[in-house]
Amino acid sequence: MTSAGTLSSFERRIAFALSIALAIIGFAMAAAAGKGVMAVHGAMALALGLFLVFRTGGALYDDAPGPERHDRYFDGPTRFGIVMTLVWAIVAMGVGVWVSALLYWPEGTTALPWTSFGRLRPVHTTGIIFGFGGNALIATSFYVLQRTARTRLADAISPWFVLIGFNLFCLWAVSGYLMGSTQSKEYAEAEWYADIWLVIVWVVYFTVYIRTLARRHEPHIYVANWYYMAFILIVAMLHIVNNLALPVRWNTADSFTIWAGVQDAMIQWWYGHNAVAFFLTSGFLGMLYYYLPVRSGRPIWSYRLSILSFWGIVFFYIWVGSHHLHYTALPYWVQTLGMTFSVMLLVPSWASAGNAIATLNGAWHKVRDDATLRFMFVAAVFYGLSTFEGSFLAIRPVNSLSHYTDWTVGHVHSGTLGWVAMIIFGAIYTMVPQLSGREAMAWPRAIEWHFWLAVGGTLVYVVAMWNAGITQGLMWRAYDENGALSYSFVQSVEAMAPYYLIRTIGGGMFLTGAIICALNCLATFRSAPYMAEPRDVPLKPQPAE
Ligand code: HEM
Ligand code: HEM
Ligand SMILES: [Cu+2]
Repeated sequence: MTSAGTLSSFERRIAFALSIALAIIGFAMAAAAGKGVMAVHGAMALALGLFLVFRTGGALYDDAPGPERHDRYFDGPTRFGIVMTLVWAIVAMGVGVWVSALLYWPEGTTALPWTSFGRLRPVHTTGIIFGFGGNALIATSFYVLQRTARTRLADAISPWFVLIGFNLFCLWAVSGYLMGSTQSKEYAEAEWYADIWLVIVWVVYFTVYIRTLARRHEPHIYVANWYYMAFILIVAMLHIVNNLALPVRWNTADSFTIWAGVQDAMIQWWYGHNAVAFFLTSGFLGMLYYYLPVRSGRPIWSYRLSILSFWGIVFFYIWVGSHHLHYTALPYWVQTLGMTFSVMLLVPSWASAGNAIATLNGAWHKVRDDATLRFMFVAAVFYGLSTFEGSFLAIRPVNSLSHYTDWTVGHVHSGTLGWVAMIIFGAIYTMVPQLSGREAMAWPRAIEWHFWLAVGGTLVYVVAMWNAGITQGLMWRAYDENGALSYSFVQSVEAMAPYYLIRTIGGGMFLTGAIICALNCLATFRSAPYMAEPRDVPLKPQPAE
C-alpha cells in the first residue's frame, strides 16, 4: 500500500523506528501477560510490528531519493482507508446478518463459546461503527481536508500511523469480545490498554488535522472541516471520560470503571448518545457537505445555514444522553432536560437535511441518472427521517412504549443503513474513480444494482423492526379484564419470529450490495493506469448565497 517513493529518507527512518517500537510493545505485552486475552493482543501487535519492520526496513537503504511530490495530494492513506472500510463492511455486516439469523434460529448457536450471540453482537456493533464508519471517516477526512485547504497533509507518517493504529484498535476490540473479554459498556467494550492506545492514535489524528489546516492556501476554512474537527475533538473527550478505569493488574485485560451507580449510567449514555452524534453524525455531515456539492456540481444551498446548524447540533446534542435513561433512578429533571434538548435538536438536524436536499434543486436530472448522487440524496432523506424519529422516541411517554423493544433497533438502522452507510457509499463512488485516474467506476451498472439493493434492504429491515417493536410494546402493556397481563413474555418473543426472518432477508440484501461495491472498487483500482494522477474537481468554497 505505502510506496517508499512518497517518503523522504528522514520519514523512512521514523517509519522504521515506529515499526520497531510497535513490535517491542507487542512483545512486552505478550511477555508480561503470559496467557489470556492480553497475551494474544500482544502477539498481534508483535506480528503487525514485525510485518511493518520488513515493509519499512527494505526502503531504508534504497538510495533513490523519493520523488518530491509536493505538487500533489497525499492519497495513499485514503486509498488504504477505503479498502479497510470495505473489508470491515463485509465482515461486520456479515456478522450482523448472522446474529440476526441467530435471533430467528437460536439453534444455530454451537457449543463453542465464541459463536454465542452475546460475543458476536458487539463484534457487529464495534466492527460496523468503528471499523466501517471510522475508516470511512478518517479516509474521507484526509481527502476533504487536502482539497478544501488546497495543501498536502502536514507529514507523511502521521496519516499512516492514524489508520494503522486505529485498525489495530478495532482488531484488538473485536478479537477480545470473541475471547469473552469486555468492559460491559455499550460501544466502548474494548479493554483499558486498547482505550489508551486509541487516545494516542486520536491525538496524532487531531494534530495532523490542525497542522494541515494551518498550512492551508485557502483563507476560508470550508464548513466540512468544522464538522470533521468536531468529530475528532469531541470523540476524544467522550472516549477518555467514559473509559476512565483502573486495571485490576497491569498485565491482564480486566479493569474496573471509576464511575459507579447512576453516575456510571449517565456517563455511559452521555458517551453513547454522543457517539451517535459525533461519530455517526457530525463527521458524516462533513462528508455530506463536501461530496454532495462536488458530485452534483452545485454550491450548498445556504452556506450560512450550514454553519448555523453546525453550532446548533454541537450545542444541543451534548445534553441529550439522558433520553436513554427515561424511567430510571436518574433524577426526573435530568430526564426532562434530555427530552427537551432532543426535541430542540430536530431544528438544526432538519436544517442540515433540508439544506442538502435544497442543494439538489436544479440538479434533479442528475439525481435521476446518477446512482452515486442518489445514494447521497437518500442519505439526506434518511438523516431527516431518523432524526425526526429520534426526537419523537425521546419524548418520555413515547419512550415508555418503545424502550426495550425492536423499535429502537429499527431507529438505529434507519440512521445507520439509511444515512451513515448511504453517504459512505456515495463518497466512495465519488472518490474511487478519481483516485484511480479514471472517468468512472469500472462497472457503472453495478452501482445501480447496489443502490436498489441498499434502499430495498434498508426499507425491509426498518419496516420489519417498526412492526416488531410496536407489537412487542403493545403486547407487554395489554391487560385482560381482571387486570392481569394478557401475554406472557415468551409469547411476545415467539411473535417476533416472522419479523426476525424478514430483517435477516433485508440485511442480506444490504450485505450483497456492499459486496458488489467492494468488487467494483477492486476492479476500478486494478484497472487504474500505473501511478495514476488523481483527477480532481476543484471545489471552491461558496460564500453565503
Ligand atoms: C447488513 C446489515 C445489518 C444487519 C443485518 C444488522 C443486524 C443487526 C442485529 C441483528 C443487531 C442486534 C439487534 C438486537 O440485539 O436485537 C444489530 C444491532 C446494531 N447494529 Fe446492525 N445490522 C446491519 C448494519 C448495521 C450498520 C451499517 C450499522 C452502523 C453503521 C449498524 C449498527 C448497529 C448498532 C449500533 C446496533 C446496536 C443497536 C442497539 O443496541 O439498540 N448495523 N444489528
Ligand atoms: C435528533 C436526533 C436523534 C435523537 C433525538 C435520537 C434519539 C434516540 C432515542 C430517544 C433513542 C432510544 C433510547 C432508548 O429508548 O433506549 C435512540 C437510540 C439510538 N439511536 Fe437515536 N436519535 C437521533 C438520531 C440518531 C441517528 C442519526 C442515529 C444513527 C446514525 C442514531 C442512532 C441511535 C442508536 C445507535 C441508538 C441505540 C442506542 C442503544 O440503546 O444501544 N440516532 N435515539
Ligand atoms: Cu440518544
